[in-house]
Amino acid sequence: MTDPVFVLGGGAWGTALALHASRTGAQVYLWARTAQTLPNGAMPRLPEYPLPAGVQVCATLPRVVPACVLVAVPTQHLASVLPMLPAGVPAILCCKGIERQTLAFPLDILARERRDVPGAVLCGPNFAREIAAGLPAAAVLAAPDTARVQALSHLLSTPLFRLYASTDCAGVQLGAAAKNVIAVASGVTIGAGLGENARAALITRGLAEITRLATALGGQPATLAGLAGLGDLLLTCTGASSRNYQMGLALGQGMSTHTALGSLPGVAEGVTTAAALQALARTHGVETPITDCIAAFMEGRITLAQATHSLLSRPLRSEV
Ligand SMILES: NC(=O)C1=CN([C@@H]2O[C@H](COP(=O)(O)OP(=O)(O)OC[C@H]3O[C@@H](n4cnc5c(N)ncnc54)[C@H](OP(=O)(O)O)[C@@H]3O)[C@@H](O)[C@H]2O)C=CC1
Ligand SMILES: O=C(CO)COP(=O)(O)O
Repeated sequence: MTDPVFVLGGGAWGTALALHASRTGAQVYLWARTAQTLPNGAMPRLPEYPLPAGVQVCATLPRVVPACVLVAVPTQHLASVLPMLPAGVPAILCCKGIERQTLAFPLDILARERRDVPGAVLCGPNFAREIAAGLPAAAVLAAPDTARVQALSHLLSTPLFRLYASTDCAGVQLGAAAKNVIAVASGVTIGAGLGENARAALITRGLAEITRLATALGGQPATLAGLAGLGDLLLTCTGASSRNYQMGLALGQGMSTHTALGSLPGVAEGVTTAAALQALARTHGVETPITDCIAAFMEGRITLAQATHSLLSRPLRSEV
């Protein structure tokens, strides 16, 4: 890529995406609110990956027009960085969550704050450390406009990071947000010693729950069987380095939500997304028993035994 790329957010994902973008040949400007690197030239959240010369960390973005801007801050803070986006330049939103106060998904937040910026979202099974290391991976790039999403996927794909195009923004964003909630539940299951069978059942019924809600929001079921749905759900529910899974593991072992949050190495979007997802499901009249249980459990409204009983004592019915 000949034009530069901006990345907003100096956390694990912003750092990994900056390293990835530099592999396309682009000069990358990585904006972080505390634009400091460690003595070896690495970012604090991924200290084992020193940044190459093609990635410049900055507190203020340079006055150049980039090919695109990758935005990788937690969803609850997305709106606060959007004023920095250059008008007319595509912004690829890389966060996975729902704004708590408004129940808005990332593309809705962008449309609300910056009508002059075309948007896309990047979601899929992608642990930051593996992308930073240049290990093979795939993801989905979604935007309402086919030409835009195809152009961006060609711009940002490399031989090791393959981007599939999609126009199902509702399905992709819902899958990406909801898998974090199910991942917390998966961690709880293992942390509490409920077993691998229980976890497999939870992942499967979690996918059914996500697909029901996504469909009600206008998403396509096939999207939820894809990288942003099943792919990311599997990774986050079983990968030990997932912050959402680790959050659940600590809760399942008896830690309080407050203490568990403080012990994490970064954001666990599932914690704020659970209540937002529940509210969204109620608005659309969709049943989300796992989300309801994990939201109530994290808020201390029910015990683990009550949550387990509530899920297992639902009326018996057909699977499909
Ligand atoms: N890590 C991963 O593997 C992946 C993460 N994601 C998603 O990317 C998003 C970001 O996650 P990740 O980078 O891992 O999170 P981290 O916890 O590693 O980092 C969050 C970053 O956001 C910054 N930040 C927090 N609040 C603000 C704010 N108000 N303004 C500007 N910057 C802010 C933090 O700055 P400071 O350091 O100064 O606190 C930090 O650099 C999440 O939605 C996550 O779900 C998606 C795919 C993979
Ligand atoms: O989204 C991710 C992997 O695709 C990262 O998961 P965690 O935020 O749970 O670490």
